[in-house]
Amino acid sequence: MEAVKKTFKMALIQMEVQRSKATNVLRAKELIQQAAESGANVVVLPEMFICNYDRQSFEENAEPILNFKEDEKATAARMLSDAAKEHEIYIIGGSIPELREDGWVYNTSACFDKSGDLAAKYSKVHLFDIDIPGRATFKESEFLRPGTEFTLFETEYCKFGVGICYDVRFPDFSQVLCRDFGADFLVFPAAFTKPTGELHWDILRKGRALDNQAYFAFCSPARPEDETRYQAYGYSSFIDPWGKLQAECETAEDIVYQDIDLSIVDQCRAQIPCYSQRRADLYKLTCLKDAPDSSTT
Ligand SMILES: NC(=O)CCC(=O)C(=O)O
Repeated sequence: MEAVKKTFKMALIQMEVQRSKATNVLRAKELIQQAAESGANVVVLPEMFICNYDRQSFEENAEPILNFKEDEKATAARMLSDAAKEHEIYIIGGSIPELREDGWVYNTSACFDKSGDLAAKYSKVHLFDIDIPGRATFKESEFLRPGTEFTLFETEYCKFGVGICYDVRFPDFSQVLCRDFGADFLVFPAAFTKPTGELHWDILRKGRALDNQAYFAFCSPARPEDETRYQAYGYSSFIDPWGKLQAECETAEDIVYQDIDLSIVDQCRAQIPCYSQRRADLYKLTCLKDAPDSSTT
């Protein structure tokens, strides 16, 4: 699909995620409606917005995505599809634990077009395996399988390159999305931990925008006041192609809106022409995959 409209309104829903999937699906539906009624054309949800951020919750709440219309477990995907169709908006559905036929759970973002069709699906390729003793220890690879594909979500406004949370720490991944596959907007549903968010959230969001001269958005869950619950960092935000913070939430549940003007991407790339000044005779980034075709497999 060719990008024809260069301006649109986007909303990042920084939702407070509860333990119950049914409660979260209902709340997401209400917040999507609120964003659509406020004029958003593209709405984004946070990483793993349907359940608590832990192994047991992922396994108990996982649902299939590809056959969401038929499978009764697919309540989150069906809600996203119905909401996109009802409000005639694009939805980048944060992520949900996706149960695939191989029996494994993937951390997957399902993206729906204005007709409610599943237009793109991305599974997190870099799983969050870190160990900062006493502060943040995770080993997602013990219970999730990584994706193996790049994903573009093409709309009439722009080409969104989709990543999830920890993927942001791998600059080559974002560069491939932008430079090889033509993304002009990087969208990352994310649920950073509080300690690592304090260290790196601001640097990473500005870094990825700046090194690709592209728009960048992080969409986080809210941080619950109950400290026994997963303490997501918050601060869902938009960064423009110059690396400038345009708008952000704080830590509570909220929706942040931004009018996006895609001509700023062209302007920025023309005025500081890093794209054409690369020394391809000296170095290059090698991508081992074909361009994504927006297929959902
Ligand atoms: N859900 C995640 O991938 C968390 C990533 C994170 O907190 C980080 O510091 O990176």
